[in-house]
Amino acid sequence: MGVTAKIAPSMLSSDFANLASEARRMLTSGADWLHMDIMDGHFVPNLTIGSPVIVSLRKHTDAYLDCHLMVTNPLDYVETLAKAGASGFTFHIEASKNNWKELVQSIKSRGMKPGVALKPWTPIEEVYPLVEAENPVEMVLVMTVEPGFGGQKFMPEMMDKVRVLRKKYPSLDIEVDGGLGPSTIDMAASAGANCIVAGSSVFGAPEPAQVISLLRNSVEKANETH
Ligand SMILES: O=C(CO)[C@H](O)[C@H](O)COP(=O)(O)O
Ligand SMILES: [Fe+2]
Repeated sequence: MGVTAKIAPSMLSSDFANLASEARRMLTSGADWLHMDIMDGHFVPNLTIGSPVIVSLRKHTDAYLDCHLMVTNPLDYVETLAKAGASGFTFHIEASKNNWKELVQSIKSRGMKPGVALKPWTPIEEVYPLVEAENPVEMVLVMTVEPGFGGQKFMPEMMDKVRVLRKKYPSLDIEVDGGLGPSTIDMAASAGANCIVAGSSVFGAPEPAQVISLLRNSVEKANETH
């Protein structure tokens, strides 16, 4: 499998009052990306952060900011997030059924990496046209919890989606998000996920570096057999 492991602590579980130092702590613990959960209180029943926070964090780090947009109108966020310094822009298919082509074009033209996310009960077939488009998304995020909150229980039944995607697209970045940690990573890694978001399991650990390393080892070991 020609993909590399990316471990992305979800900053939703960090101390937002100390975001810069929390980001540094994750990066020195071995994180590849920082996962930023942007929620609008409408697409999901929770409200988190937006572009001003990305602007502030960008002043403190060059890290890849993996932005997960849980918003009703993702197109409205492209320009401000690009200017703010976002690296990846992952929108939900449920919020972009009629304008994903325009959205992907807009994200790419502003130098960000486009990704598409899907909620647990959205069929995987809905993202195929986006991966196979002339101007394709570069990552698929398979939600393994209902989006909106950290600290929920991993849904193993979502691994069928990951397996199908990996078989169909051997070099695609496949991200999983929700309930990932030492007790669930092997299921996700063996199904074929290579980008791993983990919030509560990393921030709640006495030694985040150990959890990040465990997550990476599981993905790398599974990669050898894919
Ligand atoms: O997108 C999300 C929630 O909608 C978060 O990224 C996710 O929940 C991470 O937190 P945890 O690892 O604690 O489940
Ligand atoms: Fe997320």
